[in-house]
Amino acid sequence: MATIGFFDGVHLGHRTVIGRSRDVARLLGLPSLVVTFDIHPKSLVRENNEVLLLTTFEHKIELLSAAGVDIITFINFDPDFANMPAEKFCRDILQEKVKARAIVVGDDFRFGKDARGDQELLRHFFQHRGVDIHIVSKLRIGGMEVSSSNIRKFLQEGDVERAALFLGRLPSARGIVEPGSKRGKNLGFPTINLRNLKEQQLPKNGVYAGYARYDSHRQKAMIYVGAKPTFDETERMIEAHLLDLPEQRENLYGRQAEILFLKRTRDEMKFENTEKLREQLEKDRRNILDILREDHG
Ligand SMILES: Cc1cc2nc3c(=O)[nH]c(=O)nc-3n(C[C@H](O)[C@H](O)[C@H](O)COP(=O)(O)O)c2cc1C
Ligand SMILES: Nc1ncnc2c1ncn2[C@@H]1O[C@H](COP(=O)(O)OP(=O)(O)O)[C@@H](O)[C@H]1O
Repeated sequence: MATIGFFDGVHLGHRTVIGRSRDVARLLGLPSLVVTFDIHPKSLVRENNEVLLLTTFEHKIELLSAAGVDIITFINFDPDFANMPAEKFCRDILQEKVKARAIVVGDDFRFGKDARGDQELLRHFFQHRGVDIHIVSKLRIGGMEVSSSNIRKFLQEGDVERAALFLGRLPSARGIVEPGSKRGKNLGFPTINLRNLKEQQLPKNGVYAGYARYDSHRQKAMIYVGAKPTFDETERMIEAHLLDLPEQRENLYGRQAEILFLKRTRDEMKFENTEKLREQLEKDRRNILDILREDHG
């Protein structure tokens, strides 16, 4: 029982397809299996088209497993694979490698060289081979398609709430906590800094209410995305001040952290001096604590 796709974000549309695949798998007494790719197909097929991702590799695996997928098969999306004709994909991958007994795909699923493979081709190839093809129609919310590219667009606009609605969870970014310029502690707002986020689609620069997850903790956080224009820095990163860290001296450098975005609260600003920045951060804290008090998610 197989389903195929890149599944970036594992959003509500993906979960509809995966849910159907899991249900059919249970009925047939088979494991449910996802065939996915190590890099985004578009980043190879279209030149200079870098696709920023909604989920890291590890995060995607966690979300797929939580959605009830039993087996995940990764295909190395190299030029040879990109040039594989659709019929060969059906035969070599779906029939011989995966030994699919049934296949579930979304109604706009395309595959194979020049994206020639579609549901008709799947049906045609498998009709005399005892493999059922199930088509799931595209999920829409408020008249808009639930798609990874629409979610990326919402994040670029800073609309993390709409992104959350389509993802079925809060949008987030993951990284390792790294040292910054050591200014935060003097300001009264120490922050955990995540950098090297070049492959992830971050929300638009600005300030957000949200959470930080590390180890097994989840903490309220006031979050900044940007390059700190006040200090003429140029590297875009995420900074999060944890609002109820029990021991303020605790050091989180080197830990894996996930920053989750709940609500955008303001644009980033260039402050005249550190004192003005500190005053604004005090206001941000009050505002963000009010927002987080109302959040029961
Ligand atoms: C909630 C929040 C909002 C922030 N807003 C801005 C801002 O509007 N403009 C800016 O230049 N820096 C902003 N910062 C970044 C601070 O300048 C930065 O955290 C501080 O300089 C400490 O830097 P460090 O971690 O490198 O020591 C913000 C930080 C936080 C936590
Ligand atoms: N409430 C807090 N929120 C975020 N980090 C905190 C907090 N309290 C202590 N820290 C620690 O302080 C360090 C950040 O201090 P900061 O002066 O901002 O340095 P840096 O410039 O390296 O980010 C982090 O290692 C973090 O673990």
